[in-house]
Formats: sequence, C-alpha cells, structure tokens
Amino acid sequence: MATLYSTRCPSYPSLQSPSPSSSSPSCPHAPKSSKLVHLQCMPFSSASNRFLAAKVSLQTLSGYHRNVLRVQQQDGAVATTASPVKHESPLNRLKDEFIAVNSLTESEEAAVSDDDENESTVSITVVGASGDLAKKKIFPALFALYYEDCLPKHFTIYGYARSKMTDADLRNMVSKTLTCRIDKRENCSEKMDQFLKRCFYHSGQYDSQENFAELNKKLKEHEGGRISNRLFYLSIPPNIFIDAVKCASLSASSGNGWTRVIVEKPFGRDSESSAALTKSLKQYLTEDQIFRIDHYLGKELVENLSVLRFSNLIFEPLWSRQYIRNVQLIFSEDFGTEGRGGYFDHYGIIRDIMQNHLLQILALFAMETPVSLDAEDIRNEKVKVLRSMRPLQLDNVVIGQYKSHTKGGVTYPAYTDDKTVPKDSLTPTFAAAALFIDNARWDGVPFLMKAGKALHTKRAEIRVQFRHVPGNLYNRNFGTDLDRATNELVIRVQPDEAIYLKINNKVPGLGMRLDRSNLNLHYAARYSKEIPDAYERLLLDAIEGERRLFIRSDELDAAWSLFTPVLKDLEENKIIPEYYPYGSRGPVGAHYLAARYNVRWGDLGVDQ
Ligand SMILES: NC(=O)C1=CN([C@@H]2O[C@H](COP(=O)(O)OP(=O)(O)OC[C@H]3O[C@@H](n4cnc5c(N)ncnc54)[C@H](OP(=O)(O)O)[C@@H]3O)[C@@H](O)[C@H]2O)C=CC1
Ligand SMILES: O=C1O[C@H](COP(=O)(O)O)[C@@H](O)[C@H](O)[C@H]1O
Repeated sequence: MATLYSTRCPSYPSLQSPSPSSSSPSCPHAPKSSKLVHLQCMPFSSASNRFLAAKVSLQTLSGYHRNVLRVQQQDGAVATTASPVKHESPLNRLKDEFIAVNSLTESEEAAVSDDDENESTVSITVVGASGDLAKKKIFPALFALYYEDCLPKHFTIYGYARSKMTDADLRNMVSKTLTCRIDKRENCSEKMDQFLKRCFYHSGQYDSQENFAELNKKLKEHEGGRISNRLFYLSIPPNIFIDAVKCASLSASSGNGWTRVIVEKPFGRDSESSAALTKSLKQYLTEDQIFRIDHYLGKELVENLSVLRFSNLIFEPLWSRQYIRNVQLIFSEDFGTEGRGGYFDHYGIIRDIMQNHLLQILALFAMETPVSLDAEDIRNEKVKVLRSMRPLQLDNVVIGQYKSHTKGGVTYPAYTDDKTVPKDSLTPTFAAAALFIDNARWDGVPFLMKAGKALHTKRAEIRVQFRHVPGNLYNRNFGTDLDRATNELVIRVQPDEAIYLKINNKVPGLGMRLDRSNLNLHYAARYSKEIPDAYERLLLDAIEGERRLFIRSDELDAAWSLFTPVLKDLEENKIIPEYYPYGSRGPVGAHYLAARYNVRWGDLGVDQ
C-alpha cells in the first residue's frame, strides 16, 4: 500500500504532498517545513505557465509581514511574489494566491534573501521552565522536534522562571526527562548533547519588566542580528498569565519578526473569567499572536477525524441523525489527582476535561465540511456547531467523586485525602453529560460525554453507535438485544491507537451463526512509525504560524456558554457528587443518564 509522506519532518505523514515516487518534479531545495514541501513539490498550472514552486517564506518587509513566494519556472527563471498582509497568514494560503505571480520591486527583491533560513531565527522561551509541564512535555517535545530536524536552522531555547538555576542546572534538569522515543534511534545521545547546548536559562520574576528586558538582551545576543521570531510558552499557573504576557510583550517581544504566545489552559473558570482573561491578553497581544493550546487537538487520532470523515466516501454519508443513534466521548484515567489536587479542586473534571478536550473532539466530529483546510475555515465550522448546542441542564449531568478503596492489600486514597484538597470538597472528579446539537444534521442525537479520574482504566475514545438495520433479515439471529447487534465505530484516541468498526459476521461453518467482529485498523500493527506526542505537533504548528489546532476566542466563548450555567448550578446548589471507589467504573448514575436516552455506554460491554 502506498504511503504518502511529507518531509515536514520525516515522521509526519501527509496526503497533501506527493509520494516520493510520484511523477512530480523533484524539489530543488531540501524543505524544512510542510508548507515548503507542500508548495515546493507540487506542480501548479496557470493559464499559460507551469511553475514549480521553489521557495516560500514569511518575511518582514517595510514593517509589514509579507508572504513571499518564489517560483521557479520550468525554464529555470525565478519569479517572486509578495503579498503584504497586516497579520501573518498561514503559508498554505499562498497556494491560492499562486496563480497571480508578479515580480517584486527591486528593493523588495533585495530584501528577500536567497536563503531565508539564514536570515531568521526562532527563540523559544518556556516561561515556568522549572515546572511539571515544562519538564514532562515541553522540553521533551522540543527535543523530539530537534531530533526530527523540524526546528529551524537557527533556534535558541530559553527557560525562564523564578527558581535560581544556571544554564547547566537547566540542562541537567531537562536531560533527565529526554528520551529517545525509539530504542533503535541512532546518535541519540549525541543529538541530546547538541540540543542541550542550545538550551539556556534566565531567572526572573513573572511581573518584572526589568527581568524580561534582561532576557531580551540575552535573546538578542543569540539571534545575532537575524530577523528574530519569538515564541513564549506560558507554562505557569493562570493567575500569573497576564503579568507574564505584559512583561514579555513590553520588554521582550521581537522588533522585526513575529512574537507569539502559547497559553496553557485553564482559560478562565467560566464565561465571565474567560472573557476577562481574553480582554486582558488583548491589551498586549492581537488574537493572531495568541495560541490557546488544547493538547487533545494535537493527538494523532483527533487530527485524523477530519481525514476519516472527509476523505472516505463511506463515512460522510452516514454521519448524521439518519444513521447515527448516539455518539459517546469517553475519557478515563486510572490514577487520581495526586500532586495536582490544589489546581484540580478549583476547577473539577468538567472544566479540566469536558469543556475543552471532549468538547473540541465533539466539535471536530460534528462540524459541517469546512470550505478548506485553512485554520479559519475549520474554526468557523467548529464555532457553528458549538453555537448550535443546547445549553446543558443540570438534569443532564451526573457528577461523582472518588473515595478510598482497598484492593489486593493496597489502599488507594480518596480525593479528599489529598492534603491540598479541603476535606469537605464537593469538586467532581467524574462527570457524565448528555448534550444535544440543535441543527439539521444532529437533531435528537444524544452526544454523551463521560470523564473521570481514578477509574479502572486509562483511555480516551469516541464511540459511534449506528441505528438498527431496518427490516433486518437476520434479526432472529440476534435475539432480543438488537442494540448489541448494531454497528459501532470506535476511534481509540489512546492508548494503543486504533480505529475499529464492529460488524456482524457469519461464523464460518455449516450453520448460520452470527458474531460481532471488528474491522480493525490497529496503528501499532499498521504503521511502523511511532506516533508523535501532541505537544510536538502543536509546538511545530505554533512555530509555523499554523492556527488550525489552537482555540480561537469565539470558540472559547461558545464552549463556556455551554457549560457555565450548569457549573453555576452545581456550585451554588452545592450538589453532592456520587461517591465511587478508586479504581471502579464510576458512579452508577452515569448508566441511568445514558438509559434515559436509550443508550448503553459502549466501553462496558464484554466485546469493547
Ligand atoms: N502539569 C500538567 O500535566 C498540565 C498542566 N497544564 C497547565 O500548564 C500550566 C503549567 O502547569 P505545571 O507545570 O503543572 O505548573 P506548576 O505548578 O509546576 O508551575 C510551573 C512553574 O510556575 C511557577 N509557579 C508555580 N506557582 C506559582 C505561583 N503561585 N506564583 C508564581 N509562580 C508560580 C513555578 O516556577 P518558579 O517557582 O521557579 O517560578 C513552577 O515551577 C498551568 O497553567 C497548568 O494548568 C495543563 C495541562 C496539563
Ligand atoms: O489537560 C489535562 O490532560 C491530562 C490528560 O492528558 P493525556 O494527554 O495524558 O491524556 C489530565 O491528566 C489533566 O488532568 C488535564 O489537566
């Protein structure tokens, strides 16, 4: 079977670029990013000319960001086009602008270097570098990108936090969490050393413009006069987001390139606080500069949702109320809030998982076909779905909290055993909800969500249960439980990524016995490449200015509108959660909620 690879980084497969063996002309330059590959390798036609795209870059000319596209005609002549834009726009938009190729003026031409890579540099500052997320996810993701040659030629990584550390201390700390994801990786320790040499540390306060100005000075030294592009990753608690953004923006933003800020969740606690956060961020940043991260959007199977739907004829026609009985979005973890109780108690599982990760998956699952794969087109469709959703009511929600449980001689703690959690906390560590999308496609179809900590298993999946086969000839072979005989599509986001479809099949033999079997696309068996961590994809996208997988402010508003009323009800009325034992399948109430809509949770059956 043919696999179509992009050379964005060798591990990123893409259908947009032709396979190495395709008949398209070879690329004149070794590309560094998918956008380059996308254009470099693809032959374009205009009315009279056939071009081979040779170079695409984002340049700053006369104070404007410009999309600059250089094309090499088949006769070898080079033509260049530059389109001034107030804000950066994704490079892949250039494909559409490609037809109109104009020459640059002489001065513009002079400003476009033959080797743009030598002209610019990216400085990545991890704000809160001493913290858990930075160690666990951000530095390892940056190393993986470096290993895969996905980072630009000139880059520098700075850790910034209050803790006193030297560069060597930071490198030592980071080195402990770096792994070579594949055992057989070659030269991994050599690559690690090279990577660590490009990591530095600056100690400072989050609210000190002076400290950020010192950082700025150091960044400039590393940038060595090149066009400086700066990415700040806010890996800090939300109460200091604004201070850090203010200081970074006023004292350490780029003077001649782009400045972007990745903001970690939580983006507020409700509609009001989220709007206030956005308003404050926008005092210092434009929406284009804000990259609100939801790392579930960077997960391979979540990325694949649109491919599955929109590039396979067999799925999209079935993707509506006509054939789908219900959709289930399930998240469970087999550990509690250990170590994060202080944060968690202020938010709870609905804010921690449902309002963002599961709702984002739902939006991608349910949206209409976007006009294109451009970030704005996709995000427009997601917002439409979110705004078509019926506000969630209290009677469509079940909440739970885990209690202590002893199993096999081991005692697992209750949520409230955590010292950072108040003893009388009512914060839900489990929730189930029934949601509805009031539009033509999904009218009446229950979208059931379930998320919990300290359950019996760790998994995240999407389950699509189809309707019964009308007038099914084989009904009598199924007995009375027709629901169990309906098709179910399971997209297992993690662990052990897979997409499988449960079908009814004849058991081989002389009799007529049917069973349920899986048509199974098991990633580990099908693909030899390891799956990149979500943070790798998202960091690379942020560096490339690709916003598709980041949350726009209107999406965020719509997501909060859906959950804020029910969160207020739960908290104002001090609704008591149903207690469930650590390591169990969660509260029984979740089954009653599903049963109200004639749904059975798909993850509970014997043949899951
Ligand atoms: N950890 C995770 O798995 C996930 C985290 N997130 C989000 O990412 C962000 C970072 O998370 P995480 O690394 O766990 O956070 P930490 O609590 O580890 O904080 C990160 C760093 O911020 C500084 N810091 C912590 N508390 C304060 C404070 N009250 N005032 C000033 N500085 C403080 C500390 O650095 P120093 O003292 O050196 O300045 C700390 O090392 C948070 O917004 C979190 O919600 C999101 C998803 C998952
Ligand atoms: O955002 C969060 O996600 C993690 C789960 O992420 P995963 O990639 O490991 O599935 C969750 O543990 C945490 O509570 C939440 O804040």
